[in-house]
This record gives sequence, C-alpha cells and structure tokens, in this order.
Amino acid sequence: MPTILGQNQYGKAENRVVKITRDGATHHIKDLNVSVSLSGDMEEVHYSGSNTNVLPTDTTKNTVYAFAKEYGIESAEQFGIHLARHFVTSQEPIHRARIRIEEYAWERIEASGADSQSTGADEVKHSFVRKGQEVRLTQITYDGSSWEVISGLKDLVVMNSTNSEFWGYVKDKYTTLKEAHDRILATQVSGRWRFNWTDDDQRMPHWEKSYEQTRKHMLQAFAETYSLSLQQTLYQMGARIIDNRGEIDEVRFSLPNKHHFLVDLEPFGLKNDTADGAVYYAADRPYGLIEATILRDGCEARIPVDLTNL
Ligand SMILES: O=c1[nH]c(=O)c2[nH]c(=O)[nH]c2[nH]1
Repeated sequence: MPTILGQNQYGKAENRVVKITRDGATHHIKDLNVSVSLSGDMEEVHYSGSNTNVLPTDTTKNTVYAFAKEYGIESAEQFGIHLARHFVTSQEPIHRARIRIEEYAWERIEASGADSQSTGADEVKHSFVRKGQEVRLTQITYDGSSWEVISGLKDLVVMNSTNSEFWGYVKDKYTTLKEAHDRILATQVSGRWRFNWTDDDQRMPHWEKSYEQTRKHMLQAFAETYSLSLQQTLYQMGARIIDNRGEIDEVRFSLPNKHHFLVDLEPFGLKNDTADGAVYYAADRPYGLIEATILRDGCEARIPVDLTNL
C-alpha cells in the first residue's frame, strides 16, 4: 500500500527558563515554559531517516537558553518572536516556527514591619512568592512572511458573590433547576486574544502593557456586569477588550461555570437562603462550560475553537 507523509512538526517542548535580572539589590524574575515546534522540508527524515535537514531538538533547547542570556526576555511575546524569526531565517529547510510560552508570575515578599500601604520600600528585593494560579500564555507562529500572535491566560479564578441571576430559561420534563435571582457567579478563566500585528513593517504592540490592560478590562467587565447568565458576562468581557484595545481583533473564552449551591439545612432546622450568612456547597463537577469568540466587526475568527489545542 503506498503511503505519504502528512502534517508533521518537531521541536523541544517545555523548556523551563528562569532569568534573574539584577537592578542593584533589586532582582527581577522571568519564569517561562517555552515549547518550540518547527516544520518544513522534513520528508526525508521520515521516509529514509536522513537527518540532513534536521536541526536537533537539543539545539532548539540550547537556542532558547542562549537567547535568554544574550538578548534577555523583555516579554514572552518578544522572546517568542525572536526565536521564531531565528529558526525560520537561519535554517533553509525550516519554513514555519511555532513558539508557545507559558509565563509564571512571581510577587515580592513584604519585609516584616511593612504595612498594607507599602510603597515597595519595605519589600524584600530578592524573595518572591508564586502569584496565584494564573498562567500567562502566548503562541507565536511565523512562516517567513507573516506573523500570528495569540496571547492569553488560564487558571484565573474569579467570583462575584452577588449581582448574578439565572432564570427564564427553557423548561422541559427533565428540568429541575430552580430559578435564581441572587446567586454566586464563579469561573476559572481560560482566554486567548489575537493581535492584529501580522508583519514586520507594522508597529509592534507594547506586549507587557497590552497584557496588563487586557487583563484589567476583562476583570473589570466580569466585576461590573450585572449578570443574567455566564454567557452574557463572557460576551461583556470580550467586548470590553475589543473596545479598549485596538491591537486585538479577536478574543475567545472558555469559562467553566463553577456552581455554588445553597446547602439544604432544613433537616437541621436551619434556614439557609441568600440573605446574610448563606452557606454554599462548591461543586467541582459536573460544571457548565460556556465558550465563545468575540470579534471586532469585519474580522475573521482564527483562534481554535478548542483552547486545549492551543
Ligand atoms: O449562566 C448560566 N448559563 C447557563 O446556560 C446555565 N445552565 C444552567 O444550568 N445554569 C446556567 N447558568
């Protein structure tokens, strides 16, 4: 039976890079997990085992570490762009590079004696605590002429303890859900946003500022939307980003509805409603899963529907 090779890519996945920059006694951390994936003229290595066109995955790993030292890590996006450009422009058989980066944030530990109004003067300059669970993400793809930069985050857990309702939905013979006029709305945000920067001649976004502002608008929309459904909140989160960040044309969210159910305490003679002092059962599964893309009018959807594939 004749066979042919289909899509293929290779590289070193999950290179953990920690870079410490010293500014006098004050240290700065960049903590990344970098995955390199290359493709191009790789038929021969699959058909005959000839490695003539193969830049070893070990070399791609070394390049990540050498670039971190030589050029620094201004932002995950900038670092990924630099790497992608290097692989495509320095190796003729390589036509496309995809760099995926996860970034873990660290916060300074406050010195003893510091109060909550601390301005930074009372922070230990070289001691850090891993910040929450949130992971910043980026994926850079370069084919020698055009760029695609999709950034985002995952595992950002948020909750509104009121200003959420859910009622007026379809009811059939299997519906048991009670209408809610005051419920908890909680989710673990997984979001991706696509930049409209696609070629070297365009002015590049300020990646660090863009992330910070995008995250801020997203969280403010979550907090400020009086929610009649998680779907409505999701749309507001995306629309707020598109409205405020001209460098972003598309946003996709995958939001698990982290249900909180009022516990039935009637058997113990206790009244439990949403008035003060309510007790909830935080269910971990099953969970509703609400997913959608929000686009700038006239723009194309390119972020994969299933974010676990990104
Ligand atoms: O915000 C919600 N959207 C739904 O589609 C839904 N379905 C459900 O059972 N609870 C909720 N909540």
